[in-house]
Amino acid sequence: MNNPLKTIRERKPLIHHITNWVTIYDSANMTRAFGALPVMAHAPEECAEMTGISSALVLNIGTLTSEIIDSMLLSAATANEKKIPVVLDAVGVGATKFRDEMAAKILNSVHVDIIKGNYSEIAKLAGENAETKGVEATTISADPEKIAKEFAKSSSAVVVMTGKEDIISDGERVFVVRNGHELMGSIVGTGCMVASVIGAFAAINPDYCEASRDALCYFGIAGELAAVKSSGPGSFKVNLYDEVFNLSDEKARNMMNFEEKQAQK
Ligand SMILES: Nc1ncnc2c1ncn2[C@@H]1O[C@H](COP(=O)(O)OP(=O)(O)OP(=O)(O)O)[C@@H](O)[C@H]1O
Ligand SMILES: Cc1ncsc1CCO
Repeated sequence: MNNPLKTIRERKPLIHHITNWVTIYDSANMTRAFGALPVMAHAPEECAEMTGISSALVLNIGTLTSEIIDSMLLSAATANEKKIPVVLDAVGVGATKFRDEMAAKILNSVHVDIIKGNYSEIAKLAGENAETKGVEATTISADPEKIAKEFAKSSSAVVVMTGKEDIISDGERVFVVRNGHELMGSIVGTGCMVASVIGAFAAINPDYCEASRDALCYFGIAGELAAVKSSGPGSFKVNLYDEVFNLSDEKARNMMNFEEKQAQK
């Protein structure tokens, strides 16, 4: 898709989030800064109805409870029925048994279009031996590109692994995105924001692999531009919103830094 940001700003897709209480505000504002519209609705009494009027569903298991899982399943079932893209942010998978089991329950009960997490979250979800330190990634021993590609194939989803380099695969294509700045790892919530941004790009581009790649590039570019103006995490966070708000497709096109890896059968 040629001008994804312009398209988001024109269409203003509604992005329904069922997410965590730590970064809920960041996810809402980052969605808005990109030009999409956020809504957070968790109650089982209304969540499916809200999904039904949305253009993407973002599920984030950061502060999980059993009731929230029920709502996620209800909403995702509606999204599947109406062909609305579902993004799962596997926050903290690899830290506790409950998270591992609940993430597996979601993946076994409904179709998730885009599975997103940091390296250790995705490695654990893909069946590798990996641990997550709370919500923070730890080093994994397996090859992340191989994990992303194989897990994408076995789950019929686009898999997104975030970190210094982001890896995106649909089981055939593998993209490595090198946009971004280390300050993005110094504030809580950039990972959750990425899930919202992916939701916004997937809402307007049915090629979810390309949409995820573009989301990671654009968000990373805003991070690079914000870092130049910042003296630490506080100013960086403020500048990040401003750079997203002031971003254009033209500016982003000149700064996109990604590689498509050769498909290996
Ligand atoms: N060292 C780095 N260099 C460049 N970009 C980075 C770096 N660390 C993180 N990022 C970017 O920050 C965003 C969030 O990725 P990260 O892997 O830190 O998420 P996370 O661990 O899920 O975050 P959180 O749990 O705090 O929300 C991604 O867009 C990623 O590309
Ligand atoms: C710190 C934290 N704990 C649960 S969710 C969350 C937000 C970042 O993923």
